[in-house]
Amino acid sequence: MQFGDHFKAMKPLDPSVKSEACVLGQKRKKSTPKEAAVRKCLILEQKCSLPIFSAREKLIHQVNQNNTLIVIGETGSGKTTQLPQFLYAGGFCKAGKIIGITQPRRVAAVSVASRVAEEMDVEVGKEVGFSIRFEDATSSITRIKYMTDGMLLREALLDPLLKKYSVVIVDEAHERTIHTDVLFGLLKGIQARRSNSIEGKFREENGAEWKKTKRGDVTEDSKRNGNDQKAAWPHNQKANMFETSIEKEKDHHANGFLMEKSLSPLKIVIMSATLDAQGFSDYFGGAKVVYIQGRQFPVEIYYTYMPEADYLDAALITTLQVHIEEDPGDVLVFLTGQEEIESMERLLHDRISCFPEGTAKIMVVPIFAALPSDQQMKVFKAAPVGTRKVILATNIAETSVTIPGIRYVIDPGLVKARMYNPRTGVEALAIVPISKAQALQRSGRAGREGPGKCFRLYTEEAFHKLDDVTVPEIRRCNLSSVVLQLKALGIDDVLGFDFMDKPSRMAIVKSLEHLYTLGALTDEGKLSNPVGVQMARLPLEPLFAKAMLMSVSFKCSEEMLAAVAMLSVESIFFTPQDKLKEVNLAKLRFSSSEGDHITYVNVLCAYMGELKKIGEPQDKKAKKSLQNWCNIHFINGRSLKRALDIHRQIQGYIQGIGLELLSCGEDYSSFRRCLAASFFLNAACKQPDGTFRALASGQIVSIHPSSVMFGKKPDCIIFNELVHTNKHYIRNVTRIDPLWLPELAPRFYCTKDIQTNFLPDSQGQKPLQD
Ligand SMILES: Nc1ncnc2c1ncn2[C@@H]1O[C@H](COP(=O)(O)OP(=O)(O)OP(=O)(O)O)[C@@H](O)[C@H]1O
Repeated sequence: MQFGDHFKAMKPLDPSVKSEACVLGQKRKKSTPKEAAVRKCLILEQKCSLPIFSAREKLIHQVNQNNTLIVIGETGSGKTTQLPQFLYAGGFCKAGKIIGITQPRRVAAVSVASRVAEEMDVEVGKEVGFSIRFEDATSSITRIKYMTDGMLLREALLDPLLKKYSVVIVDEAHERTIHTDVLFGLLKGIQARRSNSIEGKFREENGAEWKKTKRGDVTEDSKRNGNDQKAAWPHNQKANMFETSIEKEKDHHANGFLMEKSLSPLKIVIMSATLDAQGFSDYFGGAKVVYIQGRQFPVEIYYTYMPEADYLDAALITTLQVHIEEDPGDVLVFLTGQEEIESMERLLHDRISCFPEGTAKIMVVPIFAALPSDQQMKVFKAAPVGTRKVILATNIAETSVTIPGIRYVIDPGLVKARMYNPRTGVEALAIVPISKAQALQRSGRAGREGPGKCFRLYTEEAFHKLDDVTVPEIRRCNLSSVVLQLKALGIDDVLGFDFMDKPSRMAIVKSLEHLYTLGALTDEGKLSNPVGVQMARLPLEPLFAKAMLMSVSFKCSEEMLAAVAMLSVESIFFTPQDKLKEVNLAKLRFSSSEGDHITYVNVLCAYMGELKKIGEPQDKKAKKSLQNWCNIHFINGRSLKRALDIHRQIQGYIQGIGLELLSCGEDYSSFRRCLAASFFLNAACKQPDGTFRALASGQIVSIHPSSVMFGKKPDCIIFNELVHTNKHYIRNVTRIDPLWLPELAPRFYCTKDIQTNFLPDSQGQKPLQD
């Protein structure tokens, strides 16, 4: 495609809703008292102009009247920022209760909390706060709390009735993340339990109202002292709720009854712009649905006439054309992952450097999940006057966030999604088309402060062929992590859990088997103690959590901690295509002939060494010298910063559960043995043609070119990631001795099979499963 052609090849679609244009919401900056007063007025004016504003009283009334409410309103109508404030003003935080709002993503939780704090004229962490994995900005006076859905699930481990909360708002419910889906079932249960279950009220001396239930059984007034009392925890999960929760309810009466303070009912609000209202209402027992009419500003939608062969090239050219031809306003480009974003960032910088003198400047800002929070927040900073900000984002900027200044959205219509095949037990990342609901959310990022435009890099016909809504993550992911959490919540009958969309029986059974193999479950299918309990406490995938626990007995927990932190981020090295030789030379300094895991440990150690030299706090000069060090070694400084962050956090958790941090020193064989013992399900053996066969699934895989093992031919390896592109690639690979497998995972491998398969002339076609 030639520069200049692309834009004209697009067909505008009439915006369906029109409204007055106005420019609001100037960027936040340190201001004089006068400026602050003006900004306050602007914010107030902006709040009052939101479509939700006129529905304020009605919404408070509806939440009062209904225990569950479904709220649907256009993107940008004010749901996320305003409804919690209405409920706060409407008395839902009396007696110290909290309004919790869940978001599928960290960045939304942090940025919306900051906006609402500004609107309420308070500091973040005071009346308005947020809680995300590895970061908590709340205090005893926090009443409006934004958090990721995963964090609320973790809170339920410690507070099974979510007693602090008067209202839980599940925002962006259409996203159907795995955590959101579990929350639906959990909240329903908590609501029922808080509303109906408890009888036998009596007053304690201090005047507090108490109710009593026999742990795990139905209670009836007439059987206060009886043995057959039950709590109304639905779906047969009541008993274990208390038996296996990591931290049990504190208030136990002498006669063995669990005492619960009288609780107000839990209000649940489900919110989205694009939701199957009927389906949700049915699931929540005929819950009332309210619609917020109107949107703030129109967004013009453009489609291409023809399908684009290369969406990255199309995105690059459209960005440049918007810059050259369109009015001022920032641009948001949706891409599928960190690598794509970083390569586009470089391409854009190359192109910008060729701009003729006098062309307006572009400031490129990336945002993706693996970026440290402080760097993610950079997208919210205004560009200097006369400069256009171009944000390169994954779908983490798709919902909830308002990025000030965005007027143009470029949407190639693709997303990187996790896909799980329960038959083979293999989970892989694949780039797939988005749903119509996602396309709508993406276009909704423009038109929040004024009219906007969205350029969809696909045809209108292709748009109509998209699925209406995204397939719930729970139907396409490995469920081990969720099943472990449900078990930790005392919900043992996972197959009977009240999922909105039930995952396949096979997927649940596979994950139960997986957790059992990892030692997290007992023969009876209950959470094992201490292994299962400790695994559930670590905020890691079960496989990594188990690896961490095992590394203590292999005396290599320091190395495993470093490896797990590094495996939590993407793209440790960056590889400019014109500098391949230099990159390979630089990598030599860290690379281990044994594989990527030890290489990562070496990189993190070297980075920590550099940090130590520089010392903290770092000034500008120190930061620059660290960046130079990263550049010289072709190391992605952003990824390393995040890895270090995660390293510190996990270290805290490990110490919290009393595990020792031990180093294996220079001899990495115990570390490799620990990797084999932990990731034996991801073992692969060499085939005569040089490819590898994954032993558990029988799938043929190739080592990814980014691995230090690429081009090498070890007999047996373990790997951590499978990526589908034109081939099945494995990444994060380490060489192991095949005989370690039957030794370290005897329930899964037998020595005879391994010996047969590893004879030098073996064809190795047979899966090695017992
Ligand atoms: N950080 C911000 N800076 C400037 N304006 C903002 C900011 N956050 C929100 N707004 C304004 O408030 C409006 C409402 O935002 P809000 O997130 O509450 O809408 P929403 O209905 O929840 O949208 P969505 O469904 O897209 O999440 C935005 O359209 C924008 O005008």
